[in-house]
Amino acid sequence: MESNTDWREHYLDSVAELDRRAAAWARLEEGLRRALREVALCGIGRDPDLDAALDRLRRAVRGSLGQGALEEQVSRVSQRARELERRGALHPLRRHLLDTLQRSECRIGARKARQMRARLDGVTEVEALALAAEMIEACTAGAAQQAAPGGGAVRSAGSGGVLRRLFRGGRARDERVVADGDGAVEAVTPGLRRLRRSLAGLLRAVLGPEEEDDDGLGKRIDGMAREVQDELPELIDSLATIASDVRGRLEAERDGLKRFMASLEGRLAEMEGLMASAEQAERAHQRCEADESRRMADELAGLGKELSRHDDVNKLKSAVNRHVDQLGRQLEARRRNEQQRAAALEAQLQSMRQRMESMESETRELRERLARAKASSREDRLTGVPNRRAWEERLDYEFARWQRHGRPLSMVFFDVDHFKLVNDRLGHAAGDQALAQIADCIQQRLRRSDFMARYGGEEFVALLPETGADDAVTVAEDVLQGLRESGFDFEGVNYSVTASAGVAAFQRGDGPAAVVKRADDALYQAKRAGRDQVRKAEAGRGGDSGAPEAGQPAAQGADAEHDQGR
Ligand SMILES: Nc1nc2c(ncn2[C@@H]2O[C@H](COP(=O)(O)OP(=O)(O)OP(=O)(O)O)[C@@H](O)[C@H]2O)c(=O)[nH]1
Repeated sequence: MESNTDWREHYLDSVAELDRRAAAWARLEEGLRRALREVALCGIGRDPDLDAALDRLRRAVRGSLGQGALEEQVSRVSQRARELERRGALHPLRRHLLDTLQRSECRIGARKARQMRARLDGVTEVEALALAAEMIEACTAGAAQQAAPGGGAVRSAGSGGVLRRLFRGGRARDERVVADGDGAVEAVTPGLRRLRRSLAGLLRAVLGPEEEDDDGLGKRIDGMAREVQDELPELIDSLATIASDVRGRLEAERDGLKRFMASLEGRLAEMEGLMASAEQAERAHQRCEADESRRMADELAGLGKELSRHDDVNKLKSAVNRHVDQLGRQLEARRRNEQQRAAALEAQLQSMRQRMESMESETRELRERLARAKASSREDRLTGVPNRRAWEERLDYEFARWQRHGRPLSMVFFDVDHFKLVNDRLGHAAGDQALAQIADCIQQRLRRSDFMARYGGEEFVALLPETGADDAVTVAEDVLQGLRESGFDFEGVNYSVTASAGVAAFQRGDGPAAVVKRADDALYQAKRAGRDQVRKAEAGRGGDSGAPEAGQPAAQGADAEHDQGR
C-alpha cells in the first residue's frame, strides 16, 4: 500500500513537474513569440543595444545557456524592443534632423554636426526639438558668416566680376546640396528661381522697363536661364555686358545732351554779350552824336556871331572859311565814325547770324536725335518691328477709337511653333535671324492700317482696325500660309517654320485686357489642337461683331480691366 502510495505520489509529482515545465516552456515560447514579433516590428540593425541583445539571445537559443539565462535574454530583447517601439514616433523627426544635419554640415561645421548627431541618439521628443532649434541657430550663424564681406563661399569663389563671384558662391553651395541626395535637388530650384528674379530686377534697375520690353530681353533671359542653368554665370556676364553697353549708350546720349545744353548756354551768353556791347556802342554813338551836334551848333553860333561882328568882307570871308572848314572836319569825322559803326554793326550782325544758324542746325539735329531715340524706344531692336511699348500705346489709341466709333476691331496673337527647337538645333543666332524674317513675313501680309508688334520672345501681336473676327481669321490664315511657304533662311539654307494664331474681336463691355486674354486663350487652343492653325475666341457677351451698340458705352467695366495686362 505504502509503495503504491509512494508510486502514485511520485507519479503525480512527475506530472505536476511536467505541467510546470510545460507551462514554463509555454511561457518561454510565448515570450519568444512576443520577442520575435517585437523584433520584427523594430527591425534588426536599428539599434546597437538591440543588436547585442539579439546576438546574446541567438546564442542562448542555440542552447549553451540555461533556461533562466534564456528567459533573461528574451526579457532584455523585449524590454529594448519595447523601448524602441515607444520612441517609434520620434523616428521621422530624428531621421529628418539627421538629414538636415548632413545637408547643413557645410554651414554648421563638421565638428559641431558630429556632436549634434551623437546627441540625437536616444533623445526624447522635447530634446530633439531643442536640438532642431540649436541646429537652425547654427545654420543661420553659418549663413550670416558666409554672407559677410570676405566670408566663406564668396571668398573662395575666385575672380571674374562681382556677379560671377556671387553666382559661383551660390552655386558652390547648391552643388553641395545636390550631392547630398535626391530630395536636395528641390533646394536648387528656389535658388535658381531667386537668381532669375534677381536677374530680372537687375535688368529692370539697369536698363529700365522700356529697355527690357524692347526686345523681350527679360523673357528671353528667363527662357535661357531655364535651358542653360549650368551656363548661368556666362549668361550673367553677357547680361552685365549688355547692361553696361546700354548704360554706356545712355550715358553717351546724356553727355551729348549735356554738352549741347552747355554749348547752347555758351552761345546764348555770347549773344547776350553781343547785344549788350551793341547797346553800349549805340549809347556811346548817341553820346558822340550829341557832342558832335553840340559842336556843330557851337560852330554855327560862332559863325553867326562872326557875321554880325565883322563889317570887313575879307575878314568876314576868312572867318566864315574857318568855321566852314571846322564844320567840314567835324562832318568828316562824323562820317568816319558812322562808317566804323556801320562796319562794327555789320560784323556783329554777321556773327549773330552765324551763331543763330549754328544754333538752329544744332537744335534741328537734337530734335532729330530725340525723335530717333523716341522711335527706337518703340522699336524692337532684333526684328525692327514695333515693340511692346509701342503696342501698349497703339492699343490705347485704337481702343479709344473703337469706343468712339464702334467700328470692328480685332486682335491676333501669333506664336512660332516649337521655336525652342530652332535654337536648340541651329543655335541662338539662327533663332534671332528666324525671328527677324518671321516678323517681316507677318508684316508683309498685313494692311498698312493694321498694327503689328513683337509682344515678346517668339510671340507677335496685331491689331486689325475695321476688321471683324471672321475677317481677322482669314488674315491670320494668310499670314500662317505665308510663313509656311517662306520658312526662314540661315547660312544659305532654307528651313521650314510654322506658327499658331489666336483671334479675338472687341465686344461690347470689353477692355483691352479682356481681348488680350481671349486672343491668348484662342492661341493656346490652336497650340493644343496641333499648332500651325488659327483659332477664334468664343464669342462672349454681346456677340463677336466687334461693334458696341449705338448710344451704349462700348467699354463697360473696361477701365478696371484696362491696366491689368496679361
Ligand atoms: N533666338 C532667340 N530665341 C528666343 C528669343 N526670345 C525667345 N526665344 C526662345 O524661344 C523659345 C520659346 O520656347 P517655348 O516657350 O518653349 O515655346 P516653343 O518651343 O515655341 O513651343 P510652342 O510655343 O509650344 O510651340 C525659348 O527657347 C526661348 O529661349 C529671341 O529673341 N531670340
